[in-house]
Amino acid sequence: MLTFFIFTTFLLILATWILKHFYSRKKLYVIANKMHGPMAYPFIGNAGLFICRDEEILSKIYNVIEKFESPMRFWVGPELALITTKLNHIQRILSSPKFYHKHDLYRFVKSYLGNGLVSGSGPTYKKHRRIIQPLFNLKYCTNQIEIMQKYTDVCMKNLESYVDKGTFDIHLISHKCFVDIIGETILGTKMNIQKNGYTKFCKSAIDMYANGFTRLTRPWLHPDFIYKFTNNYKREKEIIKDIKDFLNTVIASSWQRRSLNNANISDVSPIIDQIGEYINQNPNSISNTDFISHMITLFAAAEDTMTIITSFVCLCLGMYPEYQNKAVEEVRQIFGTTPRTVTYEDIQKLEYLDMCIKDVERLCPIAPYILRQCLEDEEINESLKIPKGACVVVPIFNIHRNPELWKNPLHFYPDHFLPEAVSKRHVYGFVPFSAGPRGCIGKIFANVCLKTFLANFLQRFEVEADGKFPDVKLKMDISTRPIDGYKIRLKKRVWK
Ligand code: HEM
Repeated sequence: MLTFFIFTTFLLILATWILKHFYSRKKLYVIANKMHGPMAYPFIGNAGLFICRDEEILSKIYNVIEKFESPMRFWVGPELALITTKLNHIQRILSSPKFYHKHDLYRFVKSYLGNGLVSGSGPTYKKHRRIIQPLFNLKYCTNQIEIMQKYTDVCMKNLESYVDKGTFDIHLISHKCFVDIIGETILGTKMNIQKNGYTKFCKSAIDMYANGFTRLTRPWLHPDFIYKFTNNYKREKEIIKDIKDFLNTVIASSWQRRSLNNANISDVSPIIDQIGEYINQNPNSISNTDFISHMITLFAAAEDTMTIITSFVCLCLGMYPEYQNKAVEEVRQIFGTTPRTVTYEDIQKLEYLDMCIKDVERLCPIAPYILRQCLEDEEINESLKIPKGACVVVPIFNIHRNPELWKNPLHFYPDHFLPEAVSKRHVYGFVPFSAGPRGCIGKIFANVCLKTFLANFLQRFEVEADGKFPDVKLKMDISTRPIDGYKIRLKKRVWK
């Protein structure tokens, strides 16, 4: 009798909990039911789509979004994701402070990047963004050209050994160059990776992406009580330790440098010194833990993105010699035929190269899908009502391939960025740096650095690559990458 009573009570409590749970989510179900989307199964929703190899995830997501009318819904287990490719929706979402909260899935990178700007949210994030964003101003970025040129020179020397030596992956060489540049300009440290090879810190910073992404894409690794027994967790602990050890040393050197310099820090000093000095003058503004998180975030956000885009530009110029010739002609007009260092005046004149970089940023957006958490009900318009608790997906990858916006959507085609084409296009049709209050803070820095590297590259080398862009198979981890690397061949540039 007692057993029956306990059992019935248990069932009643369970039923009440389930009913309450569903009732509190009623709005989600009502809205989702009115939207287009693939058939959802009990418990898993549409998560079955992700049962595939990691390399296939990007194309699966792209295809499912192309298949349904926008805005559409997608269930990942109990999580509702609303996806829209409509540019007026994208503009409202990206520019609204209501959508500045990163989705809970970012917690898997948060374990490495802490409250850094990429993974942080909430009032502390807002306060820190207001401090850090202005540091990456035009004056600071242009003042770093000398350092960028110094490490680019080393890289160009290294690349000379690949001339007429057949196919190689340029990412392996360019990555070290960007690590050196970011090491000195942001971390205030001469890492000299190009000369001495990767350090433990660099290897861990590289592994951080793969390890974080592995957990993100394997739902059974999400619960902490399972994850803690895996090798991924063990590696995560090692990575975090290596990063912290190195950054603590680097922060200590920054303190020392500033005390020796009598805090003679200016707005062109390494970012670490500028933030350190800010903390010195405003105690309690940024904790030491958050300082470390900001430094690893800036390092990781800068070196990986710039290496990927540069390597893709080299690959595309190799695949499309007609556009390489145009870019080279511009370089010849600005620099002449004897290689020389780059200045900010040169960078401003490199208009065609700018179009080439932009079309690569279109084809290979670093963040193919951006996820935001909606913290309160929001009506974008009649066709898109976003309930509190839903996840909003901005599908940059699909927008950047929409044939209504792009004449040659699947090919590298720099003319997409001719002024008359740009003036006819919706501004939110091209958002490689995202936009609004959570947009990239390193846009100017990236632009200056990429052009410095590529202008040097084109002054010295002719690049070749097989195939055309639709042949490049792309995958997504934390960023967008080619499955088979960036395979190119180099010849010495001979000016006619
Ligand atoms: C071509 C190079 C780059 C591209 C395409 C790029 C792209 C992006 C994108 C799409 C986001 C938004 C990510 C999201 O909302 O999930 C972002 C955020 C960010 N980027 Fe970049 N980025 C580049 C270079 C850089 C550089 C050089 C730095 C640092 C110097 C940097 C620092 C950041 C930071 C700190 C954020 C987080 C901003 C926030 O949420 O407040 N990025 N970037």
